[in-house]
Amino acid sequence: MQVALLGAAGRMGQALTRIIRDSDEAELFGGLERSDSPHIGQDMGELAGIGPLGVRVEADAEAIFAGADAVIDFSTPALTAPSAERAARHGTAYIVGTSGIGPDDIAALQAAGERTVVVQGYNMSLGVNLVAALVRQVAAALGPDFDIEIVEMHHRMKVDAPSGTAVLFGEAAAEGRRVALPEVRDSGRDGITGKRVPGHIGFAALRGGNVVGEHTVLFAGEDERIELTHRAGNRDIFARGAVRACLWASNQSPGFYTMADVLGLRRPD
Ligand SMILES: NC(=O)C1=CN([C@@H]2O[C@H](COP(=O)(O)OP(=O)(O)OC[C@H]3O[C@@H](n4cnc5c(N)ncnc54)[C@H](OP(=O)(O)O)[C@@H]3O)[C@@H](O)[C@H]2O)C=CC1
Ligand SMILES: O=C(O)C1=N[C@H](C(=O)O)C[C@H](O)C1
Repeated sequence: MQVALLGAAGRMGQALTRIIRDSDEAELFGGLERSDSPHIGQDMGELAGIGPLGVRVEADAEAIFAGADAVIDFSTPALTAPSAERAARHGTAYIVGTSGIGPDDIAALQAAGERTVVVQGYNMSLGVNLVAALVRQVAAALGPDFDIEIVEMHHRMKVDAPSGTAVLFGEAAAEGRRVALPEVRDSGRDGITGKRVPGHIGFAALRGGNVVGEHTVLFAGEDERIELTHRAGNRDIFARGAVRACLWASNQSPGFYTMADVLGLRRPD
């Protein structure tokens, strides 16, 4: 399967280049960066520190979507909607891991899912998606007497907050409680905030050093507290999950899917 990368020169682009080089089933087709990027024309293997692969970074998104079987996107929310439209037009599978996307981007992904296979995952690791299933279950079992707070820490270069994974966990907790996250979300408390609103789900984002990604969901009750934590040690866990999603996508009908579908964790309705 021919796989191309959006954000090819980034941290995830480089991790993916290494993982795809080692894959028996996926082959690197190409990589996209902005037209003014200093990486245009560079060999993707050299960029990723594994020696030349004969595949270069380019700026022609149409050529990437026309030629690849699947495109993996870890770049910027600005690319999500236009890439979804391109994927739909070319019938290319589109695997998107970018965080910080909004409701309009999700709508564009769902629309593209009518014509091609789209997989969206705020976190492509098996561990995080398992924890999300546990969060849903614990939130449903405990009820509103337990306050839910989500704390995440990432490296100093991360540009969005709270992380996509924190939002995924918030959505899982809200689903467990049968409420809509936007109605109960408390992000970034500061100043005289007043008392905690019962039933709200709080988010706190820490940034520093080279932390790959750490998330804890706390359920705080009277005299007891449950904490579910995931710590990522390396970006390879996300890259392997994204490649798994590409291979899974090649056997699916058009649709909008998440990593829970890929990993067989989809909750029965
Ligand atoms: N779902 C998951 O499992 C994971 C998701 N992520 C998410 O993936 C995204 C990328 O993370 P990371 O690799 O660390 O970030 P980086 O900043 O290292 O990489 C992003 C790359 O995308 C490039 N880019 C930005 N805009 C464009 C554009 N318009 N066209 C082409 N390329 C563009 C950037 O170039 P430039 O530097 O020139 O802007 C950069 O090379 C983030 O949203 C992050 O949260 C990260 C890890 C795991
Ligand atoms: O930006 C990152 O690095 C990460 N982003 C994703 C997120 O926002 O949840 C996934 C992972 O935590 C790393």
